[in-house]
Amino acid sequence: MSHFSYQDGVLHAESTPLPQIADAFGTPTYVYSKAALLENFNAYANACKGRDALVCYAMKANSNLAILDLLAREGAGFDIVSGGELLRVIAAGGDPGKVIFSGVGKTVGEMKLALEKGILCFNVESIPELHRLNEVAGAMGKRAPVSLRVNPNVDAKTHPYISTGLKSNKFGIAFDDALEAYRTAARLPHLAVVGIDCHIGSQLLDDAPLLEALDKLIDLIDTLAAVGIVLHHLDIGGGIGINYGAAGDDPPVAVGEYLGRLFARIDAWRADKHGGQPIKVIFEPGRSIVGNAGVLLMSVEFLKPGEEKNFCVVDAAMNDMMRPTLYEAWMAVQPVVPRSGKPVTYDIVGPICESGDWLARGRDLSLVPGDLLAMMTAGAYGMTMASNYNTRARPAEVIVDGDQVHLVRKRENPVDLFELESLLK
Ligand SMILES: Cc1ncc(COP(=O)(O)O)c(C=O)c1O
Ligand SMILES: N[C@@H](CCCC[NH3+])C(=O)O
Repeated sequence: MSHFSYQDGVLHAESTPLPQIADAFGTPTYVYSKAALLENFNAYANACKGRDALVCYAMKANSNLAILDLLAREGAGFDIVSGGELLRVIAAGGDPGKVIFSGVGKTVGEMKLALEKGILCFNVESIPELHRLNEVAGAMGKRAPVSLRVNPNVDAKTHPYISTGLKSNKFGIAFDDALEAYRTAARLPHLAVVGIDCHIGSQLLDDAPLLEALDKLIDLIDTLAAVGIVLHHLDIGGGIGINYGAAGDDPPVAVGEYLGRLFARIDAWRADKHGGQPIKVIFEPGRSIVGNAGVLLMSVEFLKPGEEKNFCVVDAAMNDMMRPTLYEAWMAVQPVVPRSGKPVTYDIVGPICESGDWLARGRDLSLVPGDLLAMMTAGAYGMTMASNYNTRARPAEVIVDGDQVHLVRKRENPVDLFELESLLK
């Protein structure tokens, strides 16, 4: 169910009217629903009940400390891609022992930090990374827990920029090279081989490619077991898509159903080949936890009729929400208080000096300057991908809990944006 709905003609987050948030905190502001966050996480947690499974929230989707704290309290682990993200987990009270570290370019400093903090596992993406991690762990007198991210060469059928499981992508170790890579890892004295991992892409609307990748991983685990490399966990990555509401979009796979199909396959395999011995299963969902839990609230500054197009200039821009311009992603934009006048077709654009600064195109809306708009389903890859281009201060973030509104990130102050800079002496 959506936690953003019209009540008496006004768009609400839970039971809070969005105009109240605009009055209190200004615009643009990211507004998240606590109930939606919990509901989305619990779709995973409930499907994993009674099993040896861990949901490691991919915090690149939204790394606000309050959201991390909320999910950590529900039992979430975290999938990180930088030392900075690990520091966020710790600042939010998350358990480093439930952290997995993905990414193709982990630095020595990041490896040291992660080893010091005692993370669950490094998802290693290349042979040179194995050697670097072995050296760093050796110098610290530690053994690094390692899972190899295998690239199964499966077409995730998503946007090319967010497809990660093909040979042409930079991610992971090629499926055909994986056995040799595991042999190398097993020989290195300061590594402990514990698992296998893949992540084939994001915004997947069909679970067939994920199940195909799972079958390939299962085969590889058996091949490894036959040469004496026994793995303790299987990480199938994230990637389940969400409904952005575009006309003609397929509905995304339901989380509970996908996990059910996946566990059924895993259980049948373990019963058949491993005497029923279970294997720990890890998931790395991002978008499906936070995406529909957030909206970007913005105000109309000017309406600019044109010969070819009519522009609606708003106070949010591509720096606040990059998805439309980066992926030509379609994001729904709704009036907070709909008007009855005749609609006009607008391109909704921001004030940035780029023609690519658009948030939505060809939308029929009845508007006057000062109206509030909400970009829906904006909780994932919104604020985390925001930049300060044009010295624009990034938005405030609030979490709504019923009729309570909590400011969880203040709006930036433009002056702070150049605080780290200095003039030539
Ligand atoms: C390694 C890894 N894990 C998990 C995710 C989360 O993906 P999603 O937000 O599509 O669930 C990503 C992003 O695609 C990723 O790169
Ligand atoms: N940033 C992307 C998803 C990237 C997934 C990260 N591997 C999006 O907004 O759709």
